[in-house]
Amino acid sequence: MLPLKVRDFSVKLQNRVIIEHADFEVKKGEIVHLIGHNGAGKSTLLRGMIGLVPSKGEVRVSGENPRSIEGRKNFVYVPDEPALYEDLTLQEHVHYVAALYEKPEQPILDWLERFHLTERLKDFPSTHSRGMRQKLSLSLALGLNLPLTLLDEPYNALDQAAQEALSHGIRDAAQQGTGVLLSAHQTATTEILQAQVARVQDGVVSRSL
Ligand SMILES: Nc1ncnc2c1ncn2[C@@H]1O[C@H](COP(=O)(O)OP(=O)(O)OP(=O)(O)O)[C@@H](O)[C@H]1O
Repeated sequence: MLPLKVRDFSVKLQNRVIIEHADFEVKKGEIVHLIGHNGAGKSTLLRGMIGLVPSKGEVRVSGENPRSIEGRKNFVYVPDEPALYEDLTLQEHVHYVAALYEKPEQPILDWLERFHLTERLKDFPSTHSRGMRQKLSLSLALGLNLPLTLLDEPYNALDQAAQEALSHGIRDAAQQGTGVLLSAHQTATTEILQAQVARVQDGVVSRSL
């Protein structure tokens, strides 16, 4: 079953076509790098696919509609601005997210270890820097090892060491079978991740084979 299948998918915002008739896939264990200039529609494509903005067409995540209860269990989406629970500590985030997806906590804790956040588990995220919040947000998502991981500009706000840790971790996650679709402006990302490319331009999504 494909982690992601998109067919004849379009998004219009305020009467303007942002994505038109997109057809593409992400296979098991594949990393796909979404590229395109500012305003090309990368975030809108990701948001539309999971129902955060209205769209037309077919999206299947491991064969399920991502908006259905079953479908929601198959993917995780990390927005470009971390969305965290300000009244939960880091440890409580780990408990909550693992319980919600019925997954073990240890892989999430392993990600926090990669990012050197293990000694800050009792902190509330509001006391953390932008980069630290990004690291928590990414750990909670990538530690779930779901069939599909969607990452919108995951490298933003990360220092060099954290960017390298993230790249290694994404490659490990893909080797274990997760399909990853991520947007990033750095062209080096494609090579570092040994990723396929999907370009968003003038509403068209074109994927390398
Ligand atoms: N809520 C909205 N209402 C109307 N238009 C929107 C909305 N959100 C985004 N857009 C428009 O959709 C287009 C695509 O924006 P989007 O944020 O998807 O681009 P992007 O490729 O992710 O850009 P960036 O690289 O700057 O993050 C832009 O022209 C933007 O103005």
